[in-house]
Amino acid sequence: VLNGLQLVKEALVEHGENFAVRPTKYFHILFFKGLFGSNGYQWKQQRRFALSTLRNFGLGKRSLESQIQVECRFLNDVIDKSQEKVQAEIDQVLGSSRLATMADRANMPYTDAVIHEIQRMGNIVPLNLVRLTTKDTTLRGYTIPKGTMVMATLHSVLFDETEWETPFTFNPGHFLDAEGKFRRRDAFLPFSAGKRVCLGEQLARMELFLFFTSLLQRFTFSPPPGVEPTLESKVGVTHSPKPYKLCAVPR
Ligand code: HEM
Repeated sequence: VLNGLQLVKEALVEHGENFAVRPTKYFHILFFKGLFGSNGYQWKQQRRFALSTLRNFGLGKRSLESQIQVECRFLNDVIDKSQEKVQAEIDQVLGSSRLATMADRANMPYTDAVIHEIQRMGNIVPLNLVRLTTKDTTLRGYTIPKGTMVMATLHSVLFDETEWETPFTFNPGHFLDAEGKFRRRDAFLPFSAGKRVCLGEQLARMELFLFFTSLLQRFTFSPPPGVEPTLESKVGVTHSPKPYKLCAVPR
């Protein structure tokens, strides 16, 4: 098990080639076949195919952005149509009706910071997906033999006490500089790193920004009266919230 930003980066990025395969048996038991669980030629072909398919659907182009905007509009219609600060920024940059585009993100540093902090604390894939060493590898003086299962845990990076000012407290300031401009953080690795980094990262980031802004543009969210919100969660391969009730009040 590898913990902390420095070690995780050293393994997955600097020695990327040596940690680039999955333990297929383990993955197939978990029903992760296909791209997630394959290696070598088959993985390369599938990854290339998946990427070109995503591009054909418009990834990296405006067309996908507008499809997601349509989804946002539907979602808002279905529901019938640190929040206040995000809404103030939304009102200032977008007004009450224009849907966000990815170009707006640069002018919405606070909103961007909140989304990043939600992802950091959300910690959706805490243990990362398992890798297998492709050859004998030396890491910090320890020899890791070829064929060893390696877990480069993302939980340890997203809550690394040497990287984050308040690792266990929700703090959008982690992603803002003294002037309130957005700042990137090396330890923001919810999508992992290296050769097998999440293939859907770009798509997921686009969806998070467009859905989040469009929802807060139209609604104010709060727990039902008398209910204390909880951060209780279920941990499996992914880390997800337990079912909860939320009121979406049109603005
Ligand atoms: C917030 C949303 C998401 C998070 C946090 C996330 C996170 C991750 C993580 C941690 C991995 C393991 C990478 C590694 O082994 O180092 C992964 C792999 C992967 N993800 Fe995602 N993911 C997200 C959304 C998506 C979406 C939307 C797609 C599809 C469009 C996707 C497709 C994949 C695929 C295909 C892999 C396997 C890549 C490979 O083995 O080469 N993910 N993801």
